Amino acid sequence: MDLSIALPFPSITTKPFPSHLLLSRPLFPSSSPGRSLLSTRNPSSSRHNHRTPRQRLRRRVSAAVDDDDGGFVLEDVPHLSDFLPNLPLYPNPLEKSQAYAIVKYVVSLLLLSHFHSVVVHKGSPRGVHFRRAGPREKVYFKPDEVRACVVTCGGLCPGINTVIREIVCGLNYMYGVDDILGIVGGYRGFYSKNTVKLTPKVVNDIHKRGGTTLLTSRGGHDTVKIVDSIQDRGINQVYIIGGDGTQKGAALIHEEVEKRGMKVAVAGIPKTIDNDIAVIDKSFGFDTAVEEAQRAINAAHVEVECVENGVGVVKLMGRYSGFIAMHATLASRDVDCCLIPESPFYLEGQGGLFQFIESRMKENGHVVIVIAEGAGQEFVAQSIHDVNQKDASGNRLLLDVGLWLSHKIKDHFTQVREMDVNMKYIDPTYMIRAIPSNASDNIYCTLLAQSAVHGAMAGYTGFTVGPVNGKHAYIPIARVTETQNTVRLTDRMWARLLSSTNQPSFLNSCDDILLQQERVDRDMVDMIHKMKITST
Ligand SMILES: Nc1ncnc2c1ncn2[C@@H]1O[C@H](COP(=O)(O)OP(=O)(O)OP(=O)(O)O)[C@@H](O)[C@H]1O
Ligand SMILES: O=P(O)(O)OC[C@H]1O[C@](O)(CO)[C@@H](O)[C@@H]1O
Ligand SMILES: [Mg+2]
Repeated sequence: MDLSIALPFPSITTKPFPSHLLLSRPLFPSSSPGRSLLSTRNPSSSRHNHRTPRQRLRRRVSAAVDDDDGGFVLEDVPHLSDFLPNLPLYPNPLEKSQAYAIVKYVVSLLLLSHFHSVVVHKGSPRGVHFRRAGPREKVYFKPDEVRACVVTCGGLCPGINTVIREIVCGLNYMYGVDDILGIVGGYRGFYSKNTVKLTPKVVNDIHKRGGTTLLTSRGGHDTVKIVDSIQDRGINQVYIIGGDGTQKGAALIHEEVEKRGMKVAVAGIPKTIDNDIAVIDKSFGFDTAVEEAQRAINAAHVEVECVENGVGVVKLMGRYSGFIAMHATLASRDVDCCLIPESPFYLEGQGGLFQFIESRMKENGHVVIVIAEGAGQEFVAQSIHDVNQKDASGNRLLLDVGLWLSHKIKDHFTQVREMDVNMKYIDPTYMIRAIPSNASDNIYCTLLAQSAVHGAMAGYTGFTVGPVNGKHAYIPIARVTETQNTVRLTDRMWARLLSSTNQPSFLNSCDDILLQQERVDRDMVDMIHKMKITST
């Protein structure tokens, strides 16, 4: 196994990290469950050359820490022992597991994971790290005292059932836990519905189905009622699968649990089809959705290439971010133009979409446009005098930009250009998220679920899990909810897309691009601020 992620550090310069987000906790506090493990190592040992590769790697981490830990910042997740001192510790049942015998050092070694946009200069402040996810040497729960629950909230996403399955199987097979409850219908299910019992047998086949067997909902987060329910039912591990809104709710549950001094570990598993969750490399189900989107794009392409002046419009999900549209476009090669919320476009005049469509039709006889549902919302709102409606969670309800665009294109070419166009509008939005996850997402979901289980058993709480620069880590919830990822117009991926489709960028200069990027960042901050106020 490659343990070299902590060293050597890439010398990239970035802005200093906002101080309110830096953890006050030293890298390895004496109460930290990882400290004893690290401090037992002796980096000055002269037997270094006789060490096994595994020992050498352990030493490198140790040396880096002992050397000068002043520059490292561990952005740590809360632990039950932070507010409940003197909790008993138990040996990890995995120590006796044949499966884990060979990877025993993972159980004991605490590793660090880079946070990708934070500086790590060799010899200067060494940046922010998260705790590496995985099993720990000691656990804070005896298997027979665990009563766990799983809840799923927000929109659907391929792979939710796999995460549920692997939490249940992980708890049962790895830790011997057999008291696991399913909360039905999202957060409100805590206080308005009966629970269901989850066993490996009950969840055995669910990963083959789309959706969530536990059902989901938006709105209805009432922290006090939820924690009352957790307390009344004697639940001591809560696994919460959901997007940014759900994770904010999970943070509130953790705070309330801590306020009441309850021994309850709260673990978040980030989910969103839009791939807009901050910090983590990618969200589960995204690859599956992009793959499914190919079918819709392909259908549009087949339709329009078989007729004269064919125009295909495919609307894909992406409320505030165009990741699905961008990746589906890059993968397909049949798309002439991709429109996303982050990059404004205009229809008429020089450099506008109509002009581009006309030139492509002349060149190829047909055009395929992919549009993310959040793009061009301002145009649609103007045309139908929209009143800015919201869903139960406070998210803005989107207008059908695909339909609007299809009408606009058809009207322009028939009425203004006196050309007949053959319009094919395909709206596969829900189809790309209501399917089971593909093989790689299934594996990814398993890793997330198992990381969450290891973390909760080890007493971590108020955390979310996910890969950061390829390594799975425990991340403080606030870190993933403080912002959302959007496609960066200044990054290479968008440049790759523009050069692959050869579409107009609709932004005329570098200054315009930079200004637009600033606008997107500002809008995101505003939106997140508003969501804090409007949600229940
Ligand atoms: N700021 C918040 N504080 C507490 N709970 C919240 C907050 N925002 C949303 N929630 C709750 O989290 C749940 C899911 O939220 P939401 O509908 O926004 O979906 P999401 O988790 O963001 O997923 P998706 O990616 O599908 O939008 C809802 O029950 C909602 O009440
Ligand atoms: O119609 P629903 O279920 O509320 O969800 C729609 C929204 O959920 C998402 O899939 C995820 O946030 C968005 O892309 C989409 O706008
Ligand atoms: Mg959301």
